[in-house]
Amino acid sequence: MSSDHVISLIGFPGSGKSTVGVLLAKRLGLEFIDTDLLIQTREHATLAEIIAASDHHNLRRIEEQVLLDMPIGPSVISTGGSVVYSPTAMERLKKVSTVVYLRATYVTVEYRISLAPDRGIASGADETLADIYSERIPLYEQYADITVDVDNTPAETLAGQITALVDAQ
Ligand SMILES: Nc1ncnc2c1ncn2[C@@H]1O[C@H](COP(=O)(O)OP(=O)(O)OP(=O)(O)O)[C@@H](O)[C@H]1O
Ligand SMILES: O=C(O)C1=C[C@@H](O)[C@@H](O)[C@H](O)C1
Ligand SMILES: [Mg+2]
Repeated sequence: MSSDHVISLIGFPGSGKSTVGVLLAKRLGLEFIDTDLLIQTREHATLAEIIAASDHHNLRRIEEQVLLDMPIGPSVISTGGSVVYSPTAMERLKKVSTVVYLRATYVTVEYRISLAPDRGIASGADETLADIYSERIPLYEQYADITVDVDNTPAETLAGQITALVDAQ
């Protein structure tokens, strides 16, 4: 049976927002939205191309605009890892959705990102992955309504855990 939930997934790149999001949407009979794909469609370019052609600040601006402009109905929304840099985008998500933080250890995201190093992270070239991780963790924590630990748990199991936690709210 479909539900009328609105669930936003936030977390570090590689935490599984897109992978878990689509399974969660399927399980709950909800629309699935990946804001990274909305950005790419709107800009007619991949995220990596957008960063290469301008800079990460521009990608963050585009991401914010997409988050503010998109219609939001019952759905699972997988965000980009950098969405937490926009207080206005996060304010909107907090207002209309349950924000679920997929919490991954540094070791997990470092490994998963190494499998697809060209996916594009919206941060300065002089920042290490460890710097970016330390900078962002407090932001994900700040905005989370629900936190789920994702290390060593299959995506399908996580979708089940999130369903139970959202239903219990
Ligand atoms: N629970 C999981 N267990 C094992 N591997 C996973 C799990 N969730 C995701 N992955 C794998 O980790 C990688 C990153 O997943 P995914 O693209 O969903 O992350 P993301 O949070 O959407 O990242 P981004 O912010 O870059 O869009 C993929 O290779 C995916 O198959
Ligand atoms: O966390 C990040 O900085 C990003 C993650 C990706 O999902 C994309 O949103 C983009 O490449 C930036
Ligand atoms: Mg994703």
